[in-house]
Amino acid sequence: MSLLNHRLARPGAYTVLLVIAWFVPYSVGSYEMHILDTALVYAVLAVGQGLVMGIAGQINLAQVAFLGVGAYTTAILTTHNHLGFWAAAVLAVLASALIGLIVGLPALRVQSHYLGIVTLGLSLAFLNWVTNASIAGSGSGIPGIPVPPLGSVDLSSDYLYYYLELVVFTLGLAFGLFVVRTRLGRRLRAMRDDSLAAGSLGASIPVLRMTSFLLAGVYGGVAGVLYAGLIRFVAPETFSTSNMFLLLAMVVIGGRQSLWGCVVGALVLSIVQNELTDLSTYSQLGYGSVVVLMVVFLPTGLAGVPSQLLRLRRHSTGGTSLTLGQFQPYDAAATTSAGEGVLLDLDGVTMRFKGLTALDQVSLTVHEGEIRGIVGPNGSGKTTLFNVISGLYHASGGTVRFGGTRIVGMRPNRLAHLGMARTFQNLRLFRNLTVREHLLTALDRTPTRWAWRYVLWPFGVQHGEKFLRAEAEQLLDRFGLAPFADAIPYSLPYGIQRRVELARAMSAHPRLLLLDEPAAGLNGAEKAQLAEIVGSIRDSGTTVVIIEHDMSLVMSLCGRVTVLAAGQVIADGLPTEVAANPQVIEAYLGRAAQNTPTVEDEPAALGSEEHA
Ligand SMILES: Nc1ncnc2c1ncn2[C@@H]1O[C@H](COP(=O)(O)OP(=O)(O)OP(=O)(O)O)[C@@H](O)[C@H]1O
Repeated sequence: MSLLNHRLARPGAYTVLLVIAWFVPYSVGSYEMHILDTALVYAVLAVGQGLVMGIAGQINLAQVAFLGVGAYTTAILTTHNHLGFWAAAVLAVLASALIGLIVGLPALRVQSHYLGIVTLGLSLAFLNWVTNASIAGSGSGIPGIPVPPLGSVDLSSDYLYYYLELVVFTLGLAFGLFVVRTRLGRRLRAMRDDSLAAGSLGASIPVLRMTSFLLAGVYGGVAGVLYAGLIRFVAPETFSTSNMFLLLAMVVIGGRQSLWGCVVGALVLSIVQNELTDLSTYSQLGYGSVVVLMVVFLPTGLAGVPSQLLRLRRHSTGGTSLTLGQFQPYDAAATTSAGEGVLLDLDGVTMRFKGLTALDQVSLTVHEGEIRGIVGPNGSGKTTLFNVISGLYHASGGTVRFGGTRIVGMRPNRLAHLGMARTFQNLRLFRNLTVREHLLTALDRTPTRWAWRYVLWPFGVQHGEKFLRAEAEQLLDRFGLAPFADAIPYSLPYGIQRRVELARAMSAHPRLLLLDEPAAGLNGAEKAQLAEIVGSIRDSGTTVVIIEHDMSLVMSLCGRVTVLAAGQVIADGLPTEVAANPQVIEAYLGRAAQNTPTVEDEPAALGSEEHA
């Protein structure tokens, strides 16, 4: 299919779906219509749950409570305060958004099942309140919610109400898909897959977590308003934990990482639920079993079936045999000579982990345009040093300056914005992002709080997306990754994964690049390519600090080498000087090394020892 056809296929499919949805009321009876109306409420709710749980990876068991906040606020404001329906609706959505933020606060401290327990607790607190508070009807609920007024359209008709819901649902889904497919969604997905790596690329994790709960609150509030306008009566049972688990079942069965999956799950299960009302005891058991089976055998839900089938087909036809392209060297920067100015300065840095001193008074100066090697035996503190520099660890003592700014205590995302990038010893790629999406995520340099632009200026977001995509294509070409642009990196050979991580780190044109054992797991040819790439990166004006066990690579690439042993700097100088240093030889080889005869032999000797 041509590119043009691809571009047209999606809007075409959406239009067909919309036309079908538009004509549904013409072919169903009033009972079915009411069920469909309820299903659409759940579909809106499920999009919110998909965003917070599937896209952002935050376990949220309070989504049905957000629905309740929206519905109860509408009910209270219209019946007690006699506010107009739409004014009450706006306040209801705001109230639900606020509750979303409050429920999201624990996500700043806890994650995974702990977060699930906390959000469930908050949801139960809401249920308890509506069951007991007199303003909420003290358990018997609030009847008499007025019919939403809409000119001459009579929204007491389930048929006409359906069209109101369809419009709201379509806008809600379109906005959700827009979020998922642009910079905010990529950051949320990157956070879900690896929050530490996402933070190192400049994303503010706390802001992202709160944004995801805010979105969940807004969708919950909108669904609540629709529910109040449809049923015109609210009671606690609708917002019970069993309904929360029904919503979870919808999202898991449909496919939580796909908003379309969440919608399909919500529509199908709402309809099935109504068919099984006489068997409610068994239906709960049925949903539970299906959810368990899905989690075990099809974790991506129904939405993941097409890609699973595609993968199986590729597998059966022998897969693709694409090869990594040639790296296209950077243009040399005007000023790249080492020693022009200090870029990174560590003074007496100490890092203690309870009883263990991993870094002991480490002082180190890296100049602009340098390639500095950091070597040392296993456990000597090299990665800890990188973690301190890049803000993952807060040093117990000493000072780190980057470009003259004191950076101790700064978060990784702030350091990324200052021009620092890194790779990780054990690759930290995003499990569900394509190679292109990795680069797009890293290319995004906007502060995370700019997410408000999605509401106030979505066209600006869309416009910026074009530039990001053009830059990503250039990077894919430069690093020879274009043939794998749409692949998930973990499905690719290790050497390509390493290249993806390097390209991701270079996406932001950093001033300082920290490479943690970039040659680990590479074959000889790949190591030679790596040396060429790192050399070109330095020539482009980026300063490089590289931790490496392959001494021949260190000797050929680095202008200076710093040697760590037991957390202390034991040598610092030209590669040949360091290799001849008796303390270094002792640290690497122990007593046996004392017999090492000549300086010329050292690099090879050190290298071969490390590879053993
Ligand atoms: N988060 C942590 N908590 C406790 N101890 C840690 C932590 N991180 C590192 N250490 C300890 O600090 C010491 C230095 O570890 P580090 O990973 O920095 O060494 P390394 O030189 O990078 O080793 P390798 O070459 O094997 O990667 C080790 O004893 C390690 O167990």
